[in-house]
Order: sequence, then structure tokens, then C-alpha cells
Amino acid sequence: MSPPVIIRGLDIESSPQGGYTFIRASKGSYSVVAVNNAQLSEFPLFCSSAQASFPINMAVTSASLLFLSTLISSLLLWVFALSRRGKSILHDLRGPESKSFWLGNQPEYMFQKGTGESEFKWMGAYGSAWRVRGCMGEDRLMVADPKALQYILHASGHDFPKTPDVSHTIRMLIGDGIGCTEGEIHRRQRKVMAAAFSVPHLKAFLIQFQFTASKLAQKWKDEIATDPNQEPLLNVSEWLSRTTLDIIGEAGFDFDFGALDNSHNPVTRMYDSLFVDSLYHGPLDALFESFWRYLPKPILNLLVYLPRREYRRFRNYLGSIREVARGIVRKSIVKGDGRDIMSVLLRANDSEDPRTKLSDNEVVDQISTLLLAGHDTSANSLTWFFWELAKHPESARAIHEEIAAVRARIGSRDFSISDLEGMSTMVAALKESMRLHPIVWQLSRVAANNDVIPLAFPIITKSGKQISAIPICKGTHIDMSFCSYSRLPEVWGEDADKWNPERFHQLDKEKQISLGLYANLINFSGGIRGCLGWRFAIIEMQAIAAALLENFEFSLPPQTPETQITRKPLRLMVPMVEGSFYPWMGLKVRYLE
Ligand code: HEM
Repeated sequence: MSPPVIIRGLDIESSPQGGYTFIRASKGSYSVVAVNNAQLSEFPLFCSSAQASFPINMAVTSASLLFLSTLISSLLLWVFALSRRGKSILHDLRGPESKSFWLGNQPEYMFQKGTGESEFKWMGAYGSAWRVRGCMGEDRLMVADPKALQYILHASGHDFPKTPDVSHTIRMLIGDGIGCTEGEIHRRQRKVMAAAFSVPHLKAFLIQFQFTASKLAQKWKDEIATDPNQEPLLNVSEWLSRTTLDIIGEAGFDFDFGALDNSHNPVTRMYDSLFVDSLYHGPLDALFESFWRYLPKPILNLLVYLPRREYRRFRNYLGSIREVARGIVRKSIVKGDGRDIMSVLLRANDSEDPRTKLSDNEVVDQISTLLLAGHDTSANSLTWFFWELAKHPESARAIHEEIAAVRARIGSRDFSISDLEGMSTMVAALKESMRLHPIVWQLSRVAANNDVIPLAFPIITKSGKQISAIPICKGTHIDMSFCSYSRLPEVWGEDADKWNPERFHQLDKEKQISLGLYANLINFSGGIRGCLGWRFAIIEMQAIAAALLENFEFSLPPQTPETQITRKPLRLMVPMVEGSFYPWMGLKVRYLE
């Protein structure tokens, strides 16, 4: 009897395919117990012992056919993988051994318990660049080196596009928005969108950020007033997510999602669960997605119709968001003179050459892009910031004092951009928290040509040579490990693993290799695909942080296995406690009288 096959992500009670019913048989495996509701004796999936209702000869024939086709395809894949391995010139790079030909090292970093645990170990052993194995023996390059990242993101234009699997997953969520277009289409979309992110426009949003932040502060005061200990445990991650959804709604599209007022708001609820299915991703998903790069686009576009819960969720999400987005575009066109991002974008688009203008559908899909790119990203980054302050009360105290001093100086008016920028203790703590917790913890790219990647910090190869550049072949996959760069001792100092906001006052900027868009951090990526909303995010995060830290103090709840936070490596790095299915960052919040 062949061993049971692990199928993750299937509903236990029923499967959409052909009326099979599955039950969990043993550790993570599933067995078929009924076909079209006819009860069978239980048998592991794909096993030939379905004699209870299949005729024996039919079962044997199908099993033999299955065995033969598996053997032939395995052989073909093996030959294919070997031929690819021959082409790779990464084999002299040091890197972790892989336990599986099929999956390589992928499970060690895609499904690790805490984001970066494997990469930090590898970086310690091999330096700032190393080889990892992808699926089917593929050699991939993993880099944390600032010069290498600089070269891939900034210097090489469109020579390192996104990998097709990643691009396609993004396309399932945002349609044809800027996040998944390449080459000329990307250039065209970015030009129009950049107009909406000019500095004067963004500065005008400060009032909106402050209005929504004070609404959140009022909600928390109400929660505190009704708590018997005046110090409730709040899921800060969820509150911030609702706050930033309302902000991007108002500032982005002059649209009120009402997320802070109503947690049952359908859009908020869609976001709450959008990525939960990736919790169930397992090795088979990694293997499946590694084939995507060989599929032509028309076939890729059909994948979303596969009967998987995750894809169904993505389809429903994109359908609903496009409905909302069409309404927003209609309203902005009628209004004509709005100051929100979408209105500015529409005006910029109108004055474009008709040949390079965004089509109506492209405009609609920029809304889903901005919603996805511009809401949980800021919320998540702020969540880690408040967590760090709860762990480091001395830093929090210094910030409270700094804000109080500014308040004493300016009286009751709102903080201006220069007041916020002048809060150097708070700004340094925000940077330090972003450095320790880059929520986009890695990005993958593929080399469009044979190339040579320069390194700032030379590495030693397997054959003992010291090299300061890595030659790569066209088609090589590169995993840019943002979480590793952010802890590189050569860049951040020997205490790179530790919380030390002071470092941002002490770093020798002359010695650092200029990378990324803000404070030499890589959180916003960089170059031609760098985050368009980074200034928006910085002003937004500073405004929310100041509004909350002027009023509240954060502390950790008693630490038990149930309250221990892990940095879950989902599509974004999110806080979770073991066994939960939603982002969770429970902090005790006290009102500062
Ligand atoms: C702390 C908050 C944020 C972080 C950490 C962040 C991070 C990133 C990163 C890493 C990328 C590159 C993704 C890739 O290459 O696949 C990106 C792209 C992008 N971000 Fe952000 N982002 C943040 C906030 C925002 C906000 C608030 C907006 C809009 C209001 C925004 C809009 C965009 C857009 C439009 C792109 C696509 C750029 C392109 O492909 O050319 N982001 N962001």
C-alpha cells in the first residue's frame, strides 16, 4: 500500500471535486471515506486499495497507470533539473545542504516558525550572499549584501523582473495594477501614478491622518473606560489595520470605509481573512508554484479558477474591490477637483498622450493596488513599533517626554510635519523598529540576462576563493533577503540583532552604501519598483505614533505560550500567537492622565 499523500487546505468534511469526503487519518494525511456519498472502507488518498467499491482489475490498472506516469514524469523532471544544474554557475557558492531534491531548502525559509530564523543562521555561516536550493535541484542566489541589492534594485533598470509565480499571485489580488506589470507597461503606469505622490500633495494629507488617529484614540479611551482594570488587552494589529484602511479610503479615494466605526464592515472583513489560507501552505504548494514559470500567461490566468479555497477567496476579493473601485472612479470623475490620490491620478492621466494613458480598467486596478499596498503595510509596521515599545519601557518613556515637551511648546494646535520630524527619539525608534521588522521580509527576482552581481563584502566560495562579484546565468532566481540585510553586522554594527534606536544617531552615513528610499532601510525596496507610497507611509506612521503615544502607554500581557508573539512569514510578516488564524498583537493599553 502506498503511503498516504498529504493534502493541505482541503476542507475536512467535503471536497469540491466529485463528492469525495476526506477525513484526517493520521498526522496531516487524509483518507477518502466516501465517493459520491457511497460509504467505502477507508483508504489513503491515491492508494490502490479501494476494492470496497471499485472493481479490483480497474483499481490495479489505474494504479499501474498512475505509477507509470509518475515514474516517467519524475524521470523527465530529473533530467530537466540536472540539465539546469549543469547550466548553473552558483555551484561553487556555499549554502545550506538540502534534504529534498523536490523541495530544496524552500521549506526551511518559506515555512519557518519565525521570519528570518533560517536566513540569519545562513548569513552567519556564509556571509552576505549564499546559494539555496529551490524546487527540483534549482540553484538560487540569496543575497543580503547592500551592493548586490543596490545593483539589482537601483542600477539595473528592468534587468531583474519579478518572478512569474510571485507576479501571478499578485495579479490574482490586484488585476492589472502596477504591482504586477513589467517593462513598458510598468513604466507607463508608474509615470502617471507618481504624479499623485508628489510631496506637496502628501503633506496635505497630514490633517486626514491626524483626524483618523484621534478617532482611534477616542475608541481606545472608550475601551479603557469600560475595562475593570482600566487597562484592556487590545489587538493592536487589528485596530491599526482598520485605522489605516480608513486613512487610505479618505486620502486615497475620498471614500469612507467606516472601518473604525464598524468592525463588521464587509471590506474590513475581507482583509481580515485575505491571507489566512497561506497559513496552510505546505511543500506541495511550493512545488506547484515552482511550475508556474513554465506556463504561458493564458494558462496562468486560468489558475485562479482552480477549486482552492485561497483562490476562491482571491476571486471574491478582487470582484468586490473592483465593484467598489468603479464607484470611486465614477465619483472622482464627476467631482473633478478632488485632492485625493485617485482624483490627482485621473487628472494626470487626462493630460497624458492618448497612446500612453491608463485605460479605464487599469485605473480601476490601481485602486485595488493602493488598497493592498497602502493599508496593512503601514498598520503592520506600526504594530511592531508598539510591540518594541512595550518591551522597552525606557524608550517609550523617552518618547512620552519628547512629545510632552513639543506639546508644551506648541500649545493645543496639531503637530506639523516639522514637529513630527523634530521628534528625533520617536523617529529613531520608528526606524529601529522597521529595521528589526521589515514586513516585506524578502522579494524574489529573476535575471533577464547573464550578469555579474557586485558585492560590498567579499565571500569565500566552496573552493576557498575570495570573491567580490557573483556571475549568474540568465534565468537565475535571486531571493533578496530584506530581513537579513537589516541585521547585517557590517552595516548595522555588532549589535545588529538588538533594539538600539540610538544607532540611527550614530551611524556613519559616509561609510554606508546608499540603499533603499529611507534611512538606508530596505523596507520600501528601491529603484524603479521602489514603494511609491513611502513618504505617505512615513508621515502617516509618525502622525499615528505621536497621537497614540501622547495618550497611551503599552505593556506586554503576562507571557505564556498563548500570548507569545511569533513573526509569521506569510506574504507579509505578521504577528501571530501559536494556533491563531488571524494576525494578533495583544498589548495592554493604559491611558496617560
Ligand atoms: C510601511 C509601509 C509600507 C511598506 C513597508 C511598503 C513596502 C513596499 C515594497 C517593499 C514595495 C515593492 C514591492 C515589490 O517590488 O514587489 C512597495 C511597492 C509599492 N507600494 Fe509600498 N509600502 C508601504 C506603504 C505604502 C503606501 C502607504 C502606499 C500607497 C498609499 C504604497 C504604495 C505602493 C505602490 C503603488 C507600490 C508599487 C510600486 C511599483 O511596482 O512600481 N505603499 N511597497
